[in-house]
Amino acid sequence: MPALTLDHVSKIYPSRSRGWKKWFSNSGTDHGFKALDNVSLSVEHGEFFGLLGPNGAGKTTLISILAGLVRSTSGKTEVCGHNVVTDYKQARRSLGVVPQEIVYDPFFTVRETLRIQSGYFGLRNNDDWIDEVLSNLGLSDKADANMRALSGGMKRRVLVAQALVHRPPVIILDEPTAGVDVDLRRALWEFISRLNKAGHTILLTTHYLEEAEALCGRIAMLKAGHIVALDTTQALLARVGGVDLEDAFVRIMHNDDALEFTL
Ligand SMILES: Nc1ncnc2c1ncn2[C@@H]1O[C@H](COP(=O)(O)OP(=O)(O)OP(=O)(O)O)[C@@H](O)[C@H]1O
Repeated sequence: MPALTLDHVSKIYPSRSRGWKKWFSNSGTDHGFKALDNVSLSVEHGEFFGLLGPNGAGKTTLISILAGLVRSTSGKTEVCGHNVVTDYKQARRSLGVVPQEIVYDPFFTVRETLRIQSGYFGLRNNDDWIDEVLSNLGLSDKADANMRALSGGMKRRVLVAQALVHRPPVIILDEPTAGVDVDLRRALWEFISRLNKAGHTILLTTHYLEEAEALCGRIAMLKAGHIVALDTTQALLARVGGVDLEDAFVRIMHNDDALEFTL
């Protein structure tokens, strides 16, 4: 049973005032905006998997469906064999999500934030693990600092810690290094790589393609809600003559037919 499964998943957001890319039927009826179109994908346990695509491609939508925050319009989604709709609790338990946006409660300290997060999963007295996570993320000396007193990069580290408090087998990181300095970026990747080596499945979205090239064993590229490439990083690189992933990405996104990026 794969760690993550999407089986013919589509998502149509109800349209508001958006003037473009609305989905109209033959009768001209406005059916909303199709953010994901018939996406099928599975990620095996222990993989370090990259989900790439330009702004608006549907990456966050896909992650939100996996996390149970957005419901797909059609198709089936599972986390470690648990259906994200019918078996939501187990699916959610199997997943740690590091969101793109920094959201936090300014009234709590770092440790309190992590204890509260543990409580959502029914966990108590897990301070040993919290200390280990804090130490690995270079946050030990900030454990009793108030969240609002942290720098942006440190808040981002806390988001990572929050995703890990319940020791999920699958970790999803939605652009975790946006606006993060070089030191933290390195520390973060070292830690995430260690978690991956310890058996955690990682799904990463990033716009830093050199990061994806260095870390991900397999990559899916999304464009306007469609998967336009799905292969090992090595195979994707080989298709552009071993040049870097950025080159492969640009050529795939600009639909260079000569390269025949068939799935
Ligand atoms: N709640 C919503 N209602 C309507 N449209 C939405 C909603 N959320 C996302 N969309 C649209 O769906 C498309 C996909 O958005 P999504 O956030 O999934 O893209 P993304 O690949 O994560 O982009 P980015 O790299 O900029 O984070 C976009 O066109 C976006 O405007």
